Amino acid sequence: MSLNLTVQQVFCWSIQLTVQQDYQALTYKFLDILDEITWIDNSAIYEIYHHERKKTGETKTVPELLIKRFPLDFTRNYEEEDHNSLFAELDHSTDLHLSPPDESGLHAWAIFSIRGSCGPERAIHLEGAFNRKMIELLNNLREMYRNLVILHDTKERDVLTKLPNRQSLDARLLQVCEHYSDYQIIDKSEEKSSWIAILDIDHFKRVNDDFGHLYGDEVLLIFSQLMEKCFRYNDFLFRFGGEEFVVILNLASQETAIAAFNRFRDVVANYTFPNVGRITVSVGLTHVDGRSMPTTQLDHADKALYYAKDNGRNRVVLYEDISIFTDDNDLSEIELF
Ligand SMILES: Nc1nc2c(ncn2[C@@H]2O[C@H](COP(=O)(O)OP(=O)(O)OP(=O)(O)O)[C@@H](O)[C@H]2O)c(=O)[nH]1
Repeated sequence: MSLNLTVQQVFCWSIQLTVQQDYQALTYKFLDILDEITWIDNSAIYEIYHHERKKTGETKTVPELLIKRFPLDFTRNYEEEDHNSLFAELDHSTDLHLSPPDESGLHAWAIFSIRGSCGPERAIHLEGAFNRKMIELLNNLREMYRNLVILHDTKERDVLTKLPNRQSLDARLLQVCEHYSDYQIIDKSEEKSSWIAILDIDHFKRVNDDFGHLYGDEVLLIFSQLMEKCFRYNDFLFRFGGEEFVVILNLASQETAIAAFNRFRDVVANYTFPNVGRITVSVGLTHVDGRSMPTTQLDHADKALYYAKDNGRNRVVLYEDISIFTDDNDLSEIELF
């Protein structure tokens, strides 16, 4: 099979990739381009997270791979999906893996790694029948995509924690709200839906004042790692700014959502941070729906957070609970001290 590509086509792809506004759009476009190439039968892109996790009944933490296929569909339950078999045996010191060649020298699959950005490692998995020239071309395409991923990660992720930043939250929340504008939740306490929460470390100023900014930064970094361990595969985590983080929790009833945030609150309260010792976190959350603006929902989560701060901190408050008893205007007047 010939490559069958013109210089003009390759230029056209390069332009299509460079005009994309964010990582999501870039990756959708890259998959479209791979789809256009007739000698590729299947293509998929994965994000690979290297975790240290303590398994039930074990005392030591073990390295674990968490693999998410792009695009992450938050309305599906991925717990049973297992991509580990594809990646577990790979040698992580090289960026190109090929299946053994058949008798005519063709490879049935190739995996190209994307490393070096402040985000997670990515992998492009392709199936077809690839000769040496095709692999060379795909490698060049990978390089082009990789450089753009690095640029987008720098713009869309927080430098310290590597979590998606405020800008990424706005785009993601809009996407989740749009989903619920087509799919109305009738009973939010029973049905599985999405919840948005703002998590704010209590008295964080004291950490900086007593131990210095470097230890303050370390607390923020460990806090973000605890979030990654505690929340599920299809939840979205962000650093909102300063000592504030946001979680969009998906596929959860009201009771499950509150329990999940209380579990995280407990994990934080029981963790001994190096030098600093114990800290606590307050959480304000609200239901995500398709009828109000994303900014209104963030505002509701913020009001619930203020309520938590005003009522002793180290607690989880649901906006819908307090708005029943309190006039919205009163909530905007809650003082932090
Ligand atoms: N080390 C560090 N500190 C930060 C960062 N961003 C914000 N801060 C600090 O976070 C602190 C936030 O303090 P406040 O907003 O007064 O809140 P707080 O002390 O956490 O009190 P409550 O939220 O009311 O419990 C300030 O001292 C900021 O300087 C950061 O990236 N690194």
